[in-house]
Amino acid sequence: MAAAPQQSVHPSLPSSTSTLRLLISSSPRRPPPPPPRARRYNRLAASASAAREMPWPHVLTVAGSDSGGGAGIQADIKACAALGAYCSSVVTAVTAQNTAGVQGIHVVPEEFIREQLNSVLSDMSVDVVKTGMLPSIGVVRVLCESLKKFPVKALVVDPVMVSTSGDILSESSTLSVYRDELFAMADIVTPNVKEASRLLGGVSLRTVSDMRNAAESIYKFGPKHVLVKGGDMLESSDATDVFFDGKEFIELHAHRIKTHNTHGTGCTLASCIASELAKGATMLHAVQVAKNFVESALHHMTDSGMNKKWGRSIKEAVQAAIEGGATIVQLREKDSETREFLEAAKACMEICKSSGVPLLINDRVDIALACNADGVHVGQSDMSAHEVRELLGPGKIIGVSCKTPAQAQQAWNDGADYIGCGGVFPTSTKANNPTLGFDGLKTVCLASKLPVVAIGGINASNAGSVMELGLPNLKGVAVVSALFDRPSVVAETRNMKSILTNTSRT
Ligand SMILES: Cc1ncc(COP(=O)(O)OP(=O)(O)O)c(N)n1
Ligand SMILES: Cc1ncsc1CCOP(=O)(O)O
Ligand SMILES: [Mg+2]
Repeated sequence: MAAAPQQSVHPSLPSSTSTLRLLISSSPRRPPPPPPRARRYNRLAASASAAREMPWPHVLTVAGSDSGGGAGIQADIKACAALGAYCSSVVTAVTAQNTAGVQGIHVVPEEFIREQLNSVLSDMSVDVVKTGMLPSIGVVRVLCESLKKFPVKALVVDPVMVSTSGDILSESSTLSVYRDELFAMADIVTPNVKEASRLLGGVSLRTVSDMRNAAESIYKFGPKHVLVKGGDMLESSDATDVFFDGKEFIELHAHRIKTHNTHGTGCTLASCIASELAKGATMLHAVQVAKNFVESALHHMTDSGMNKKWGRSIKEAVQAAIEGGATIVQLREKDSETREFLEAAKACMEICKSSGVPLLINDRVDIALACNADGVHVGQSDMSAHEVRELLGPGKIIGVSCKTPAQAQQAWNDGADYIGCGGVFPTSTKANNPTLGFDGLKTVCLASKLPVVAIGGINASNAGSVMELGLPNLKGVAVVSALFDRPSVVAETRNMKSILTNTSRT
């Protein structure tokens, strides 16, 4: 790999449905530091026997296994771990699936699901139960019985029925027990619009007002709160979720970017809500933190020069970035020959695809087309976003570097999905790049109609202060050297990710 840098941004993540939201936590409010028990959990997580004695936040997920690792139990465990909660699991079904869809489902016998529930609930102090795939009426009933026998602090029900790929995960006959038995015990139910529609006998949900009506109707089944997730409403230009607590409706807005990498976002959201509740958060705060987490993206821009210096290949760097929590990777190879660049792009594409992380290519539309990347990032001296859009088509992500309001307006006119704005701080990764400072960033954010990712000299010491500016449209940060010019990409990425996750949005 020739010398070139690896960069990581913080723009967006797959939203709750078929969109990618270029968002990172951006409110000036920082949530309270993790409770001491969460830190103890980190040290002791490997010891299951310690779970009984240690009062760390504990989420039990009752869900299906996803062999592809993007959704189900696997997504739940990752989300809980990222938010500092211990996650035990009761497997309801084993699925054979990948990014293309579900190839097979093996349902675990009801009595064995009961046994798993008994094992965990009778011994370990579970704070919150979160449900995912409950394949049959019998399974829902077993769960209800166990919860009556072993009450927990809160129950989060994600009424998973059909996978993103359209495969049926729960018999339609379960609808009635969901509504009549499980919902009455739930502290929150989190259907997407398709699930809400099925739960309500097939009503059409096309507008936010329809979502509000649906939330109210589902509330009548007995849960204490309802979150109807609007990411599936593709006609809408942004993705709005509706939260209802029985009295008040709260609309939670987010920009959307077209992407197919949405597999597992519903599981992640529900698990994040469960983790926050386990830590003692109020329901609305838990939902907000969860949304921030799902919308956050760690956009890693690779730099072969830095990787070479630290003795790692581009593939190792990308793998590490994803392991650390990167939600977008940008391949930025300034000095590679075309063939070498394409080879690296194809290898990275494989890793990114299997992890559900979008891969963008910097500057080179030809490389993006050749490896079927998820998008392209262009600057002011590269091909225009309009031309890139013509070449890539409507489904891909396009980012544009902008330093002025006029450039931000042009990016919008050209059909871009997000803008990168910087350098916010001085950087040595990009030569002759003027520093805009907070004022320049603010001017662009205020003018932008697109989500903004701040870039340039951003590191673990200043990322929080950037996001805490609370600027409109500022959805994340892009980082190169703070992650890749370091001995451990995983550790730095994790740290950066937690800084961004903890900087909550207004
Ligand atoms: C997210 C993001 N923002 C800005 C840039 C810089 O793009 P550009 O101005 O074209 O400079 P190069 O990266 O090509 O040197 C980016 N790549 N990503
Ligand atoms: C590519 C680019 N565009 C604007 S600043 C920059 C470099 C960011 O790198 P670093 O995070 O190391 O400052
Ligand atoms: Mg460029």
